[in-house]
Amino acid sequence: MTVLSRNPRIIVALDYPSAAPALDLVSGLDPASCRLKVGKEMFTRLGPGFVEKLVGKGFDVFLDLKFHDIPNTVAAACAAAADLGVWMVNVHASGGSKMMMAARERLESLSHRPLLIAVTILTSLGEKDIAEIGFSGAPADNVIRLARLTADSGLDGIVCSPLEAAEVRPLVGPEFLLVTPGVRPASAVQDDQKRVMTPLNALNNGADLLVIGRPITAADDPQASLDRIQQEIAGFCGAQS
Ligand SMILES: O=c1ccn([C@@H]2O[C@H](COP(=O)(O)O)[C@@H](O)[C@H]2O)c(=O)[nH]1
Repeated sequence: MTVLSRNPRIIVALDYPSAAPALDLVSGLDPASCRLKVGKEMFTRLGPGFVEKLVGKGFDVFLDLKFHDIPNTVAAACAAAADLGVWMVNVHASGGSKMMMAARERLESLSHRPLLIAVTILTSLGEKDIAEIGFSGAPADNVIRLARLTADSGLDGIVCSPLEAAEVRPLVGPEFLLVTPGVRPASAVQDDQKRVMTPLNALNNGADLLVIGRPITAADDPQASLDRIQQEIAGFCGAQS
């Protein structure tokens, strides 16, 4: 585990329409026990200052803006993200190897280099959805293809469903990060996610990091919901450390 210590395993997706409920949840969290993700909703509403505030509180922040553009534009956007002090940034693997390599090379030239990962196939998409946009085969086949492209481009890992983790792992080695949204406790609703697993099954299947949003943020008691998930995976994390 040279890229990072895989603990804490949970990345809380802060998908809120305003800062107040997010900061309320964050005020009860310990940077040693979970990481945070800021995505398109909060970044668009609140901007870089919100990200810097979370970084300033000592959290590892995954800036999930999924850049997908020409290589020069994506490389510059990744450098701008690095300037915010974030721990991890991402791009879409379907932007191609030239785009991914440009982003990696640009980050490598900086003194603070966040981890760089690529989204393979969104966890909200099933086989029919990907056929509609011209991808043939099962989601897993496409995840594997894009995981190989991402690894060959020198990135640190991918975003995929935990369902694909076991198949991808032997192809990319132990250091390559498998970051998995599409995580649902057994009692939770699936929402718009199609390729899901429970937190413990996700880790057992080879996921490194679990991105979890609504099962925590939409709960009546978000902190209690996070605590329950931490308890569910505690045995696995203890066995790994
Ligand atoms: O394939 C992907 C890539 C990113 N996401 C993001 O993860 C969270 C998941 O939130 P839930 O509420 O747990 O469904 C969300 O911010 C997505 O933008 C993803 O779900 N799938």
